[in-house]
Amino acid sequence: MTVTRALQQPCTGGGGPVVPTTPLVAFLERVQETALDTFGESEKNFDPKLYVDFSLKSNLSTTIGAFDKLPRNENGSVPAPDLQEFIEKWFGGAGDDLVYAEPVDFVPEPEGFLPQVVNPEVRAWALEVHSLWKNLTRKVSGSVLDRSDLHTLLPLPEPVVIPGSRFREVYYWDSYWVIRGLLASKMHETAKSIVTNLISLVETYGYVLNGARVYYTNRSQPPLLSAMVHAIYNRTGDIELVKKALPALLKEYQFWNSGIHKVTIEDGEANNHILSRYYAMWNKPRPESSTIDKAHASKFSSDSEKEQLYRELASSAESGWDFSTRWMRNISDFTTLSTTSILPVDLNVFLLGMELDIAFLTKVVGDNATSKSFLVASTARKQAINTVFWNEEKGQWLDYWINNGTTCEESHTWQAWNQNHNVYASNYAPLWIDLFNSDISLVEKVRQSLQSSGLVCAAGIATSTINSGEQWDFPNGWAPLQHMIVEGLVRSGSQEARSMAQDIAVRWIRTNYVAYKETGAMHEKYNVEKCGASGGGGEYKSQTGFGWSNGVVLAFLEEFGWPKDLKIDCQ
Ligand SMILES: OC[C@H]1O[C@H](O[C@H]2O[C@H](CO)[C@@H](O)[C@H](O)[C@H]2O)[C@H](O)[C@@H](O)[C@@H]1O
Repeated sequence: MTVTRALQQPCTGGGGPVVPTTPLVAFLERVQETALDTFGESEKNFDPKLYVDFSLKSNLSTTIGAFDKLPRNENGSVPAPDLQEFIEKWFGGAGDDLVYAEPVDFVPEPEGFLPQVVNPEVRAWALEVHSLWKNLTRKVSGSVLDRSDLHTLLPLPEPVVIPGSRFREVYYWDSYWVIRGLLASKMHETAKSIVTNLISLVETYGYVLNGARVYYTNRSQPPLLSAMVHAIYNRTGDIELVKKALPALLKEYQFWNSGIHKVTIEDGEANNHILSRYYAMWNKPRPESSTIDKAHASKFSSDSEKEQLYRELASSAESGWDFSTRWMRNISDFTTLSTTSILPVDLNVFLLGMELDIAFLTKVVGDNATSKSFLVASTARKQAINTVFWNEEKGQWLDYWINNGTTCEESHTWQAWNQNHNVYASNYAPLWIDLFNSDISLVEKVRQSLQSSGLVCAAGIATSTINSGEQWDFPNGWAPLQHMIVEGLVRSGSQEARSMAQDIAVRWIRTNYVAYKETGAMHEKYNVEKCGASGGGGEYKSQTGFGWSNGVVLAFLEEFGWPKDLKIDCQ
């Protein structure tokens, strides 16, 4: 057993910085609460995010004045017809301020599109998925640029690709897999415009926001901007894009490796290891889910307990895994979310990737000194990942608890049980990075561990082995998790690993295809227990569209193709 000590404060999620909200968001949260009181919540038909996505038709004080004059019932609700009329009169529809934009580089069948997909049924479907980019490409309307004070949507310079349905704005980590799909679709200009927008967010805020809304300014999401730039450069050789991106990448690197995100762990040999964690700059209900968060916090009586839960909720959203038992001290009690007390394997894998990408990209522009320093940083992080996360017995990398929840000391002694032994797809994320997947004996050990983990199911890789009812748990499978693991296995160059990767990709493509044929849509997540079934659970209805699912299907078809005689239906 290695002994390590965590040296970072604050040790719980209650403390820390807060990015102030805006009066517009605060007002729309009031409308959201009144709408819940008025319309009620039937079978998740009430979506709190709808209300914070409205735009104003008149200035804020006039709108608030009209809202305050609405007749009220004793419980604070408004007669339903009055509220409905108020909404129609005073608000622009959610999503109206992000208008359809024909992508400049879309053609119905691009030259060289998925040459290895020869089965006619699969090829026809791949072209349909490709055509979905037209439905998902948007640009910010002129009214957002002219009167940003009336909108929660943030102005962005270029067109974006949105995930779809209730997700009417660009999202950070989704964009990586959207871009991988756009590259398969030969839509290089659209891919670059997404990156340009994300760079503009770093220039304004110092980090890429969770999504391009005012209410997402208090947190980021899994950091994959450098991976996007690297992927586009590999295909296009566009050195100007690299030059434009590098200052933003260096700034973003600082964000994740300083202040509240940075944690130093000292091991038994007195070596320091620097790793990062998710830590949102927010301690109130998430505006897009305010009514839900308040209901969860109502079990606590003190403000500080509520604030701590709110920070953990927002930090879980920063992780992209909102929500999962991964972040709960007690997997049967949602209110024990403690994301800020965990060093996550995948976040540190993304940061290792960022270090390697920056080392590569700075070399491309001739900055050898910076390139060398990032290679040094990557060696240190690889060492930290091995020391803190690797579990030899399980053949997996395990998330690490930096605070056991019983004390709030400046430092504490590491115990073996501070590694989280539950099985999550993220335990295999290091495979995605060449520093790990180039070690063939390691890959074989990890491959066998994955095979017997319980995660590999009929229709893909499950998020975890725990069926909690949360969306980032069993039996849901998510496109980004399939892709990272499959691509990592492929990159290893091992024949066994490639064949396992292909088997997972085929199952995933089939489930996406069959669900598409049955429902006419691509889904945000799938139920990996049953081929053709979409996913569920969590705080909102499962969504369709869907950016990263489309991207991963196209990327898989590009890698593996689809032979003429291979059946596409569920087997
Ligand atoms: O509205 C609730 C939450 O919704 C988002 O999270 C989910 O959708 C995102 C877009 O596809 C995806 O990036 C994330 O992994 C999903 O869990 C949003 O990102 C959250 O911040 C938000 O609270």
